[in-house]
Amino acid sequence: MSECDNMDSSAKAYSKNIQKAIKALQRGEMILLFDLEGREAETDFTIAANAVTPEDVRWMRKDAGGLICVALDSEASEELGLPFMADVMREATQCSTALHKIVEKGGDLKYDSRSSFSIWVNHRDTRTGIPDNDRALTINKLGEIVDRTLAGEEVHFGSEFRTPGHVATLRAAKGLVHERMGQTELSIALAKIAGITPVMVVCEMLDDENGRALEKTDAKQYGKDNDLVFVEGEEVVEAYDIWLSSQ
Ligand SMILES: CC(=O)[C@@H](O)COP(=O)(O)O
Ligand SMILES: [Mg+2]
Ligand SMILES: [Mg+2]
Repeated sequence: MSECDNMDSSAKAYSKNIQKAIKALQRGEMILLFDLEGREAETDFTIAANAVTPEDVRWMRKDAGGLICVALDSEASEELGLPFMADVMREATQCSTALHKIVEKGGDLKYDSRSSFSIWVNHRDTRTGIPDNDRALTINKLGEIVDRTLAGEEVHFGSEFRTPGHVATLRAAKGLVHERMGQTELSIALAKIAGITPVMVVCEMLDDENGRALEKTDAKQYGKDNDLVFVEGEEVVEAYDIWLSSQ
């Protein structure tokens, strides 16, 4: 019996590739997640925040090379009071005109209507915040506090985390992949389908030769060479709609 055979009946409606990606995420393993041609056209290392180890942080910074970010679903972000960074900066322009010219505004991004960045944090138990073990701790604690929040516990984000810090948080759109098709929303959609905590780590793959985003073909080859599932945004949206209709 293949691994995919023991998924529940609704899950069997997913493509084999999505089923493999879901199983990998449920096992706490890394997958590769491409957004969309015509958007960023980037492939991100993607893994559940609760599963991240210092070795995964090292792997992302050495083999992916992009920004190690933590995507949180909209409901949890709201509960924790995580703002969009662009909103924070806009408010800050009330007392600093200099920021007025810097803060992101409509049309600034060539690939989307807005970024998904929230605040950059460190867990208070970290020392400097950047070593692999510090970032893994901050990432794990972000998963943990969301678990507690979604379980109905009253939590105080500021008593456990401080900003600024070395882990960028990303706030998923309320409408998830029907509103925005970044790795922020795509990774959270995969978490919901997989039934795991909707807190996901994403890190872009960069090309060591030219410093640009790694070509999709090269990212796919890396996946083959390292036995990692490679999924694309369009197949995630298709699976998410199947999942949503079964809720
Ligand atoms: C890690 C990223 O790519 C960052 O831009 C957030 O992802 P996205 O904008 O694709 O949701
Ligand atoms: Mg990006
Ligand atoms: Mg992205």
